Amino acid sequence: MERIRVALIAHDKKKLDLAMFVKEWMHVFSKCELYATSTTGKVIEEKIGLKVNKFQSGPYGGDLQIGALIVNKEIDFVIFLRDPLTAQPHEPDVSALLRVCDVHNVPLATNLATAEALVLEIEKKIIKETKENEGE
Ligand SMILES: O=C(CO)COP(=O)(O)O
Repeated sequence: MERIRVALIAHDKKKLDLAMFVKEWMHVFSKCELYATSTTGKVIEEKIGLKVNKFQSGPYGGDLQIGALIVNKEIDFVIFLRDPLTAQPHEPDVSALLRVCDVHNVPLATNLATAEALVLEIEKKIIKETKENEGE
């Protein structure tokens, strides 16, 4: 069974929220292939203990690296908890990542409420695939 590929990214003030969210949905995320920008990935690995494929930090081009994966159809879902109240030096990169999600119709959550809707969808897919693999 191919693992569902999920990109997880959070700006600094949202990293803890993301880590708590991943912990809450551990039974889902532990079955996914995870990708993240550098610091977000480290937080998830250190706090939650899940293995993450890490790229550069956002301000150093990490959003663009994740964006390239999206363009190559190598990411199935994106959870990007942005900080809407703090200006980012790499705002154009953030916009580019959001844009390629729309261009390629990749589900994208930018807040916890939508992230919950996405993770429920991921959970549903995993349950369905598991049943199919068991021949039910
Ligand atoms: O800046 C980011 C997204 O725009 C995230 O980068 P880090 O995960 O390295 O903090």
